[in-house]
Amino acid sequence: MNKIKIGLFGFGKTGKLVAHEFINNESFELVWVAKRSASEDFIFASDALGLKGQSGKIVPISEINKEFFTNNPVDIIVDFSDTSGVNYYAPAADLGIKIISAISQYESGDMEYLKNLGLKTAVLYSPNITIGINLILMAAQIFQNILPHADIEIIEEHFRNKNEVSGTAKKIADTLGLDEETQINSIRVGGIVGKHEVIFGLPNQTIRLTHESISKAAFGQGAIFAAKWLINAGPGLYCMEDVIKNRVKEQLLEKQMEEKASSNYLQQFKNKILGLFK
Ligand SMILES: NC(=O)c1ccc[n+]([C@@H]2O[C@H](COP(=O)([O-])OP(=O)(O)OC[C@H]3O[C@@H](n4cnc5c(N)ncnc54)[C@H](O)[C@@H]3O)[C@@H](O)[C@H]2O)c1
Ligand SMILES: O=C(O)C1=N[C@H](C(=O)O)CCC1
Repeated sequence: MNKIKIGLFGFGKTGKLVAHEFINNESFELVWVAKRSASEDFIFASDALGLKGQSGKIVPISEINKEFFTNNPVDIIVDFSDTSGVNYYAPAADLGIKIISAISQYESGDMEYLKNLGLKTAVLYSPNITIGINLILMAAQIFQNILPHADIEIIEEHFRNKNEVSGTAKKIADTLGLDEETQINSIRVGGIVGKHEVIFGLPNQTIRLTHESISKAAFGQGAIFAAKWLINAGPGLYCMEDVIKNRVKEQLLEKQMEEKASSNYLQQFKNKILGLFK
């Protein structure tokens, strides 16, 4: 089966772990990694990560244009750079290259831009691409529907020098109709990768939905989960909830098919037994 070809923007704290996950996954080929500036020390990301082989040729972002994409074709671009990465999407979208943007907080207008690119190719945007946080987001919506009178607060914890409020917490607050200014509580200590808690307060009980990223590798695994779905998606702007809901539908369909097959089998078996007595 052909491997899914990946081009990665950003080789920083998270990009390095994401590259590692893609290189070690047999369904993917990491073709190139675009950095802000060329690396004096390494030709391939695999070299920089101490891995065998030659995966992820390191290129400076200054070389990224339509000609580069044509000569170095990939199926999907995965962006863990920063908000400037979006400036390089259009020539890729024109060529039908799909895009996964994991930039946690965009400037105003960038989301509309991604939506427009979705007219040409499949674009998935996720401010927190772990599978777990998106399951929390879906569960929180269900809890809020069942418990409309609950008090809700969000606690987000990250590493000390993360300056901005978590984009993930803002997405959760926006989804639940909370006030970002007063209902998100931020904690900055040590090297916490990322922890989010949604607290539902009721008179006689408290419900807590908690997700903790233990390693930035979780973001690579989320990107892989998303890429395996996006490769077959048509043009449009998608989020991780779309991927998870689709996976749930597939599993329900598989179970229905199994149950149907087993009930057919049981019916055939019963007919055979009854046939013995005729
Ligand atoms: N969606 C998620 O699940 C998730 C998880 C972690 C981090 N992030 C986001 O990923 C981004 C990177 O996070 P980080 O912790 O690795 O930061 P970082 O600063 O360690 O790494 C970013 C790297 O990208 C490089 N860069 C900047 N602009 C670039 C461009 N146009 N092309 C290529 N490289 C470029 C920088 O030089 C830097 O090396 C941030 O936006 C962060 O919010 C998202
Ligand atoms: O490392 C970061 O920075 C992260 N930022 C995201 C956010 O702001 O929500 C979450 C994942 C880690």
